[in-house]
Amino acid sequence: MIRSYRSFRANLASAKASGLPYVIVPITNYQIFWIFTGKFFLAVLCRLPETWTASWIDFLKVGWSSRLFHQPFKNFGCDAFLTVSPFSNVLWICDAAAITQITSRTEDFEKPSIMKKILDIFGENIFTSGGQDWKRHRKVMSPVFAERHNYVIWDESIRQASHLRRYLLNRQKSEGGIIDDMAVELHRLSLHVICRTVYGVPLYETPIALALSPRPGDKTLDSTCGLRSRHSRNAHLLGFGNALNGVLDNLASIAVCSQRLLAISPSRSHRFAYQAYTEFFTYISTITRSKTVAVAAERGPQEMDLLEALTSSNRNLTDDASSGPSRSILSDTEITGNTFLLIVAGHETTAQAMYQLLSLLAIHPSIQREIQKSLDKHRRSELASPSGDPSRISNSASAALLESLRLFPPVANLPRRTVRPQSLQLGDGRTVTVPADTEVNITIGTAHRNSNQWTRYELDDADDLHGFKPRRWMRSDGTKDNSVDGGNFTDARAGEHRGSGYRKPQRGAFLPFGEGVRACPGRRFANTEVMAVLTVLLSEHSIELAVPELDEAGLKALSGKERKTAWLQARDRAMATLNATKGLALKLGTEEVVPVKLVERGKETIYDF
Ligand code: HEM
Repeated sequence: MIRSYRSFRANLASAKASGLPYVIVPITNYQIFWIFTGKFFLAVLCRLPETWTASWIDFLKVGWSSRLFHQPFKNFGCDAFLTVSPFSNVLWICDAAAITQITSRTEDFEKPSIMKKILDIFGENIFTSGGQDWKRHRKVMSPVFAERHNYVIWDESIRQASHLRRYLLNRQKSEGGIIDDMAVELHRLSLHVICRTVYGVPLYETPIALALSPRPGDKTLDSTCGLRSRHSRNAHLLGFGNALNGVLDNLASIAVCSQRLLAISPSRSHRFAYQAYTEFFTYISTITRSKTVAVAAERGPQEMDLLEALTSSNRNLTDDASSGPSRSILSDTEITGNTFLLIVAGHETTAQAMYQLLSLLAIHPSIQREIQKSLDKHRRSELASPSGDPSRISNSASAALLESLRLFPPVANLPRRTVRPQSLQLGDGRTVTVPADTEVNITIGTAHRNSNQWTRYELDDADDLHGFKPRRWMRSDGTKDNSVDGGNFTDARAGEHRGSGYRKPQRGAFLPFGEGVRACPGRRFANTEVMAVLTVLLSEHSIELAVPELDEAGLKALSGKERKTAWLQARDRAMATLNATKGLALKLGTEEVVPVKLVERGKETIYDF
């Protein structure tokens, strides 16, 4: 108690000295204790009189920045503020100038250790390492994200999207026409694509078969996986897909509890987590070993999976830092760690981006039609074999994806932490000092809707930063704009937007893929997958918002005015659903999702009112 009080006094003193506005809260969201029990305590705190809690309770809620956007910052009169508690101070920031400093000063603003714990379970990797180690990982990983591997991603995405389309159309026929779990289906698709492209292992031929949340004790083997017999001599109780899903669903407990504890825990789900972890580890270590042989056979880059590309790059590059005989830069465990990281970093983010974009297109049929026309134009040429830059496929589709990522960034916050006090210059010219041991949270969604930084991109008086306006990324006459300032699209690693002529916000104002040297290297991967899925789903069909009143029977009974009202109400509901979405829960199917249906092109029932 006394220690907590002393620590609170010290945190408060450093907050006062920082020059930043601050608010006192009872706990920080980063406490392990809070991560596991926060829901319960929050419910208790919410019962306290509002006058006691109004100034701080929101900041304890997961994802507050994606709900309240810029409002709290406006209230503080500053695009950065601190929450002060006995445990630590947290900096919340959406100031573009300061964000750029934070993302470029990687040693001053480190990644927090909790992320390392969760994402290191199969070995250290590019995401969790820092300093010289990160440079080693980066050196080997960079070729994996090269353009030449686009074909594998494209082919698998087209294949999976074609399965998904067939499956959805069949389901619509038998289940009365509404798809109310598009997010779950896209998560499955994305997991299939990433598994096939990273490990060369097809999970299942169709998404129908994959149970995303296997029950503890589930002994069903993936009959179509084929991995067991080909790659592993060990007996497995779980198939590759179920082991992977078991790990993904139990990441937090695997990271936090020791494996011995999980193995003997009385909880069935803990024992299942242990089983999934050990089996998946055996699978990927075996595959990794087998790839060294495959690489020796010198497959062309267009057929290589990413693990083959990784082992090949690890063999061909040598460790400059080593004074002895040349040796591989990454150990087998690090290779395994990196492949698992690709799965974690790449599938949910991309699935969420797809779900949000498709939902927005259902809500905005005229924009969808524009995209369909532009996809039609390119279909025969670039679409057959992508040139490596999928954003060239369709300007309007790329602009829609950018706008969708602006409104709903799949990664809501970038977490960092300070070890020593750090000075930052805010956009308004003020210099502030972030105290030592501060948890830093870059609120991406807020930066994307911060009117201080985006006003010059508004298209007209009616436009606002909460609306879906892909055209804000193009010049108002619809042509490309190459005279824009250097924004983060020109990031040397992201590359694909260099010179492509989309409007570029100032640095730090648009960062769905992060910014600076630690920005996402999988951006091209995600773009390719999204474009492939759009191409397949929207080529012969349109995606429509499902409005029961406007189905075939309902249409006849309604007057024009009533139709319009029903559609506008459904559109508002759908937008509210998207705004309320809490990322990860989508995969579990526990969140409300936007209901849609696939309708043959030319037979759409929704009109633009
Ligand atoms: C729409 C999809 C995606 C989004 C929104 C996204 C977002 C991000 C963000 C914001 C970061 C930076 C995190 C930080 O600075 O703390 C990041 C890093 C990373 N992403 Fe992605 N990502 C996506 C897809 C992918 C894919 C498909 C892959 C791989 C196949 C991938 C691999 C990585 C890796 C390896 C890093 C770590 C880079 C480093 O620390 O040097 N991402 N991603």
